[in-house]
Amino acid sequence: MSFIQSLTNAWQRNDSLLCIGLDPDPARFPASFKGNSDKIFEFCRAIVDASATYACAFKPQIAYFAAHRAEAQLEQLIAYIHTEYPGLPVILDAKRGDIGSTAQQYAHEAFTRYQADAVTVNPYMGFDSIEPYLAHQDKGVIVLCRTSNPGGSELQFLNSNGRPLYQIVAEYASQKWNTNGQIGLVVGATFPHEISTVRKMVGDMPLLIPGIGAQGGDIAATVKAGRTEQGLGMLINSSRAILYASNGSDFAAAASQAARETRDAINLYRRPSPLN
Ligand SMILES: O=c1ccn([C@@H]2O[C@H](COP(=O)(O)O)[C@@H](O)[C@H]2O)c(=O)[nH]1
Repeated sequence: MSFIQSLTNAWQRNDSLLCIGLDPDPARFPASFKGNSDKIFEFCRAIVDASATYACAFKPQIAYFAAHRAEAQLEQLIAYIHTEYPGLPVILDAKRGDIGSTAQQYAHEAFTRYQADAVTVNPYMGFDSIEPYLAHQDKGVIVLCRTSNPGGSELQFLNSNGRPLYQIVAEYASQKWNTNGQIGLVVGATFPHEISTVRKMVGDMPLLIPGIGAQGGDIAATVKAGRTEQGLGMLINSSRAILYASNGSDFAAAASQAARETRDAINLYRRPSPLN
């Protein structure tokens, strides 16, 4: 099944647009695991088991594994999610971008080694740097467009033929690059106006939206700006606010509660109503 199909099923099955980010930082683990990078899999497994029912996807960020030489634990984690929660997509957040021959290796790493269902990529080097990912036709390729960090504006808002650069990325990614309908875009929750602009440009294309929770993005503004007519179309990511909802022995229960509350807060605004 393709990434887009699995995602559509997960949106409906779990009644959720919440993507849970897996950014394990041993320094923030609860006391029994604290500082121990050998416990990354165990920590993430507890979070996954506690929150999967409230999620439409999981998004491990590769840096949090690679920094601790924990790539084997990342492989184990993705395999675990696929076995225990079949059909729940896993997006490898790697933000790759390089010449075609190297991109082929990165695509192999994401989709064959890690068995991710989708990967994030940087469009800065153009179409030939993205094409090798698209060759994996059942996989998702999620292109950085208007990122959630303040510094993203330095380049993404640069005027290019009368339009900010992020809009050119949205246009290329949704039209000439999207030959097989497998592309999505990253647009930060910290920029709801830009989410709305991108949504109008790209139809129902999935938007990966980080920036709620620890980065302070507004859930109501995000959902209203990004929802499709069907009340779908978004993977709204929260990582730290869920992973570290408690640093005590109740960390998994606290993550479960934070995930449920975030899923429900998002759902309040999925469909237009007289109140929203
Ligand atoms: O524009 C972007 C693109 C990616 N990210 C990633 O999302 C999570 C956000 O984590 P929080 O703890 O919910 O802030 C993290 O993995 C980033 O690398 C992003 O924040 N913004």
